[in-house]
Amino acid sequence: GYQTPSGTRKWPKTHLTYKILSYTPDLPKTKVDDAIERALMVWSDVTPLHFRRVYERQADIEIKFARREHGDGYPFDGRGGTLAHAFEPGPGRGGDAHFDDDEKWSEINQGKVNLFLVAAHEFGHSLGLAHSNVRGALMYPLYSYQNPKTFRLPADDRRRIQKLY
Ligand SMILES: CNC(=O)[C@@H](NC(=O)[C@H](CC(C)C)CN(O)C=O)C(C)(C)C
Ligand SMILES: [Ca+2]
Ligand SMILES: [Zn+2]
Ligand SMILES: [Zn+2]
Repeated sequence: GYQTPSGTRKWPKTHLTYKILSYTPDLPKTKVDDAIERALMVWSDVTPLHFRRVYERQADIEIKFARREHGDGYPFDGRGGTLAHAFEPGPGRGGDAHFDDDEKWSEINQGKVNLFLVAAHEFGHSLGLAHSNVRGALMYPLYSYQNPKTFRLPADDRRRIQKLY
């Protein structure tokens, strides 16, 4: 099945582009745009990386919401289970992040899945990070809700992304 990134590939450049290909019906588009932008900032705040949104051309990081089989051979599994996945740095689908649209995506709500937190985790993979075994790390393989307003990048994640870039 889908292999989470090994954490050895990185982008050979610091200016990266991203493109939002599709949206979820669960949130206003502006809230999705904002959550994605803030999730990228989690990483650009602590590295020399810069993210620029593009609308027409192909981007390094292409973002979409999709259900079940969606063209990459790693189908999603309905509500619950896997929430999203992302590909490690590289051409084509490298860096891309896909979100399972059978989840109930939300902003500030315990019972649903917080898009900002999940996107921040996925973009860690998009940049080349593998999972962390530190409970509480953003790159820990299990989702756990926390108030996104008070989110701060845990030390383990910061250390590892700064080691990479
Ligand atoms: C609630 N469901 C979970 O906690 C599931 N975990 C995820 O969906 C990971 C993403 C979270 C950590 C945002 C998948 N992943 O690693 C993507 O890069 C399972 C642990 C059930 C697989
Ligand atoms: Ca799912
Ligand atoms: Zn996919
Ligand atoms: Zn992951």
